[in-house]
Amino acid sequence: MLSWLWSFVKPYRTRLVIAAIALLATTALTLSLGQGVRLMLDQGFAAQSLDGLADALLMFGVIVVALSIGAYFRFYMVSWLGERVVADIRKRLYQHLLKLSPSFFEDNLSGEIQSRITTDTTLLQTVIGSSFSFALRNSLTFIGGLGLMFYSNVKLSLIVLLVVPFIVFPLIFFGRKVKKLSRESQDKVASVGAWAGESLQNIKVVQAFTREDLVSQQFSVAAEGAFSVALKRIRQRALLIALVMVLVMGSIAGMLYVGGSDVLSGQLSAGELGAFVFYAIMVAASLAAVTEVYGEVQRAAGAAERIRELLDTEPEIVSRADEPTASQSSKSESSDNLAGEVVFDQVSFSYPSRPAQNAIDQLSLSVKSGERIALVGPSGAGKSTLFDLLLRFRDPKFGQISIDGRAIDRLDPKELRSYFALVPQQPVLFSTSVWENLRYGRPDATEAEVIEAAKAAHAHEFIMQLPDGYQSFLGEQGVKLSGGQKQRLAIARAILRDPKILLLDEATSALDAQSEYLVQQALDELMKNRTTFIIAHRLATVAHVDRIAVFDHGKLVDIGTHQQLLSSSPLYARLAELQFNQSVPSVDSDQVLSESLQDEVIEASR
Ligand SMILES: Nc1ncnc2c1ncn2[C@@H]1O[C@H](COP(=O)(O)OP(=O)(O)OP(=O)(O)O)[C@@H](O)[C@H]1O
Repeated sequence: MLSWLWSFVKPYRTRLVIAAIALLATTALTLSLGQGVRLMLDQGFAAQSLDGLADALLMFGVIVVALSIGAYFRFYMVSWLGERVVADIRKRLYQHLLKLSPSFFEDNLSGEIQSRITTDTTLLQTVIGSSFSFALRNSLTFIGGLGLMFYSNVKLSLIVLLVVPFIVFPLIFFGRKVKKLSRESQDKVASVGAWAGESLQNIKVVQAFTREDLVSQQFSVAAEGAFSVALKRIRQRALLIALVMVLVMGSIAGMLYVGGSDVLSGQLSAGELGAFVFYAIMVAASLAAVTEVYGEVQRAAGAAERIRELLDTEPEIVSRADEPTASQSSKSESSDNLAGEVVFDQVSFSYPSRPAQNAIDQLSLSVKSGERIALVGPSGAGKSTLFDLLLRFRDPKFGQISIDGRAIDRLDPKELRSYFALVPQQPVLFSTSVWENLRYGRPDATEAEVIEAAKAAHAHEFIMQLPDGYQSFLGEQGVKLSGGQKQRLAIARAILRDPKILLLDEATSALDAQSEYLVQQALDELMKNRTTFIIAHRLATVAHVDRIAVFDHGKLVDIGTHQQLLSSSPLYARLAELQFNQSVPSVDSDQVLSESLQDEVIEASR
């Protein structure tokens, strides 16, 4: 764990050295105050000399000034290091998360991941930026103080030291327990956060189904769970602190008795005993301080473990470009030269949570450059999964997908994705202006290009009516848009990206008939000379494409033009009949609608 943390601290070695020097200097100065105490007692009080007292106090003052200068540097440097290292860890963590495949985020609640970026790193910051230096300073004081104690009086030192084993062993024992409990309590706290996040994000559904009481009760259970684990940890720590206190104070009392007797019998000067008591108090206080932060350091170790776990998660999707290839060139190609020919060769895929069921089953399909191909079929047939495979959010279990003859798993995922523009079913807008949202796919687009794209997507008009036009703020805290407006922005974003391959997932489903007609025209223009995959439930929107691929239960069951399929594909004909209400020769029109067919009608007319 320490070597892991060291890798983050290493770049700031110089500051660490300055902090260490300041730390050593302040510790030495603090301990030398003991000599001030001795001088004050022996040369001032015992010698009854005012000059002696003044000299001793002057020395005391000089030490204190030097000490405060050292403390300034120590505090500044150490806090700086804490903040700096945590900012670096946060950045590294976030960069790493961005590389992980979407399936990771399906398996892990986003609230829990967020808690690692915020809560766990904050804990680390407290430890690196204060507790660690505090513990180190106190450990040095302990060691230095102990040395000086022995130097000034061996007999009294041994009395004090008698209690040390009684402190150290419980410290180690409790420390382990505290570490385990804090990890448990942090896990609980993270899941409480995740719980709250999910319900609050979907507050409309919670309220519409009037489930507030249930959600609130479930949250209470989670919060109480976190509390009871925290309580166990606190009990352990409280016990530890009390134990140490009793032992330390007891040994000081014993030492004072023996030392006081020596002073009374003249074996020891009052100053020597004073200095010894000063060191003993320093030693005891520093030991107590170390035990107090030890628990905190253990908590941070738990946090660091959680962060490290996340950083060690390997992205599932990696480029295999460096592996030797049989026939394909893995040479990087600019997307300008890309033709956009896509071939699926015996591709099968199943989701890890359902390994037995192939979401895509032995798919072989060749899509020519510039071809428009529609993917239709009942809900759950595997259409969206196909998009995920194309964009390499997931990798096929068997078979291969290639673009212009190059297997996509041999491309850098970033390069591969740069060939595509996706218009998703649920358009996503970020908390920024319309400008930035449209430029998302092409940050260097000029103003004129953005406006042109917005016009082509029939979005310009409504954008101009927003409070601040293109400057209007969208997303979470911004202007709310209708489903159709969001969809037009998503289309404008895709137009601006100017991709080689276009993926439209129900891109016009939220538009009214008038806008759909206009946007369809814009899309027709956009689709020219681009390979386009269109997922559509409403067959009317894809009747004119080059080919329609009909999917059912992950299998490609039929392929052809609308007219061809009407006569050759029973499934397509059935869907068409339901939607266009036209009589289809190959289907028995008296056929009673089965229950599953009724489901399809509902899905198909979504
Ligand atoms: N993340 C996932 N984990 C497990 N199974 C999944 C996951 N996503 C989809 N599936 C399953 O894979 C199958 C194909 O789903 P997919 O979303 O590709 O269908 P679709 O044809 O796009 O459906 P729709 O038209 O309703 O969007 C379905 O049986 C679905 O339940």
